[in-house]
Amino acid sequence: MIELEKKYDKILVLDYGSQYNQLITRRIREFGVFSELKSRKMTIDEIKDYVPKAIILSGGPKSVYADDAFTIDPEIFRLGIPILGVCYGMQLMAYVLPGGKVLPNDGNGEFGQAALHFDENSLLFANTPEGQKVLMSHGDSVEAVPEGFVVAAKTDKTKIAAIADDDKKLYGAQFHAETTLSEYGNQILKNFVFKIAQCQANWQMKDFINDQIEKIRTEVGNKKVLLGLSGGVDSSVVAVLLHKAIGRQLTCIFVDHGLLRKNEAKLVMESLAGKFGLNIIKVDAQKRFLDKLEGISEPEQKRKIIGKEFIETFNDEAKKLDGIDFLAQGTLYTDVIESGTDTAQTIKSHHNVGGLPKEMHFKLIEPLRTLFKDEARKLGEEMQMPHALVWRQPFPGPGLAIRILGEITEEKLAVVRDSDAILRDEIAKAGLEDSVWQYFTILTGLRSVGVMGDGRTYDWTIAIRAITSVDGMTADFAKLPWDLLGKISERIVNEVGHINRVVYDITSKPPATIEWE
Ligand SMILES: Nc1ncnc2c1ncn2[C@@H]1O[C@H](COP(=O)(O)OP(=O)(O)OP(=O)(O)O)[C@@H](O)[C@H]1O
Ligand SMILES: O=c1[nH]c(=O)c2[nH+]cn([C@@H]3O[C@H](COP(=O)(O)O)[C@@H](O)[C@H]3O)c2[nH]1
Ligand SMILES: NC(=O)CC[C@H](N)C(=O)O
Ligand SMILES: [Mg+2]
Repeated sequence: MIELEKKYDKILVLDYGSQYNQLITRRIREFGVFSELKSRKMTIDEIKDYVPKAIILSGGPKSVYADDAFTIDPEIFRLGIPILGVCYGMQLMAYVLPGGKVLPNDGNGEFGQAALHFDENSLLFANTPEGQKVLMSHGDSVEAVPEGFVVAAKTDKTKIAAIADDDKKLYGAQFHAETTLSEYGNQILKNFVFKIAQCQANWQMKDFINDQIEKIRTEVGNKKVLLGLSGGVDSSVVAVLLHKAIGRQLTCIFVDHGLLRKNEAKLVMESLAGKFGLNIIKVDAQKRFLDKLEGISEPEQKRKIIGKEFIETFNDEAKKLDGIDFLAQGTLYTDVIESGTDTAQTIKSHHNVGGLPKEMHFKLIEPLRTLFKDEARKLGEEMQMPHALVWRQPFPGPGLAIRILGEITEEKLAVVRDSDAILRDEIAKAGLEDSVWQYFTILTGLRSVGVMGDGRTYDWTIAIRAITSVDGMTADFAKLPWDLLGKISERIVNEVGHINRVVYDITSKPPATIEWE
């Protein structure tokens, strides 16, 4: 086991609640060094057992001197392991080490990009230019460095923007190097990882696969696993991974909840049944989902009902199969963070995380839970899955239910389904399937006046949403050609009943989200 633990270098990121903390781990994984986010509650012994080559303390919303602040055992700074504190992490270092001091900025915070002036001998800033822009987002500042530290950088507003103790390899940065708004953030992280912590780039996605396989085998033993398989990227990747790990102990369940796109059920079964050695059961659950959703219009309530119904459906299937202890899902980090954590706010309850009922008979297996969408795709490619499956546009578990604003009816479902099919057809004909990340139509619930065949209409409005993104965390609206939008609008109004107006959604995420509910 020890051998396994040590076979590649690992950077441990301790979670103090920043929105960006998982971005730190993925940047480092991109350098070819393994990195994971773990609870700030890890004990010193647990940290030692983990054998990290370096530790990063993340940012966070609290103030280190507040009564409810998240603390740290100062022993961590005596382990001889290189440590980088980011924002809250740096403040924590200054707060608990002798001589350091942290104070509020007295209403004069520093939020946004700032020019950084650094000490040219500092290893942290090697190969980066003087005056580079970094992302600042803090209402507190370090006012005195702890004993043994020097000030390594400043901005016009912040006299202590980075601290360093080269002998002990302890560093702090007030700015967020992990975001793209810090121009040379990647280089600064690389300096810490390679120059300071002396890591080797000896980790690859295939190590992730092998480790997950081993982890799954140990956890599952000779028990059986049910996987919720949607035909989407994430659950398909998990299916192949699980099949490699436990073979015939895996059964996949594909639920047709009546909220799928046109022909989707048929296409999913054709593309996956019997492929990759998978055993797939299709469950027709249209009635139970639609009955439960009847009369419900509040988005979070819809999501919770769908999450619960999924689990009930899995439960019923498990009973028939006998001896199923585990439920696997293709949950990604985006689903987790948007559903809310003990530090992050709930944006929307993804059916597979925040929508899960409190009581469940299953133990969950979610191997992609720490990854972003583009990383799940890399995994799929690494396992030689077909290009079209790996690069398929995402389709949310609650399906068309969150694309009909308000109450769901069979008639409205037919409208979104038909308009979505037209949009997909036209995007495919224009050869844009690979360049637009996700695209769909929404039945807005708005009615407006039109004139068709010289007669007055008072009918519904369809919105088109098409976005570009990398990981679904942020997105921009796709700049689709006007001609194409015109063609789609014309076809929707002509071919779909009760639509007399089509609009294009031109908001990015943030401030909007990708789906409308
Ligand atoms: N129709 C379905 N039947 C069974 N399980 C489902 C279904 N829809 C979603 N799930 C489960 O919920 C998880 C989350 O759904 P999500 O849409 O985020 O992922 P996906 O469908 O696997 O991939 P993609 O994001 O490409 O659509 C899935 O990975 C799968 O485990
Ligand atoms: O399986 C899912 N269950 C859900 O409940 C859910 N809600 C949103 N999505 C998908 O997640 C990505 C980000 O969407 P939002 O910007 O709308 O939050 C987009 O790709 C959305 O389609 C979901 N997927
Ligand atoms: N982004 C952060 O980590 C902020 C730390 C602390 N809450 C501050 O405002 O200074
Ligand atoms: Mg999906």
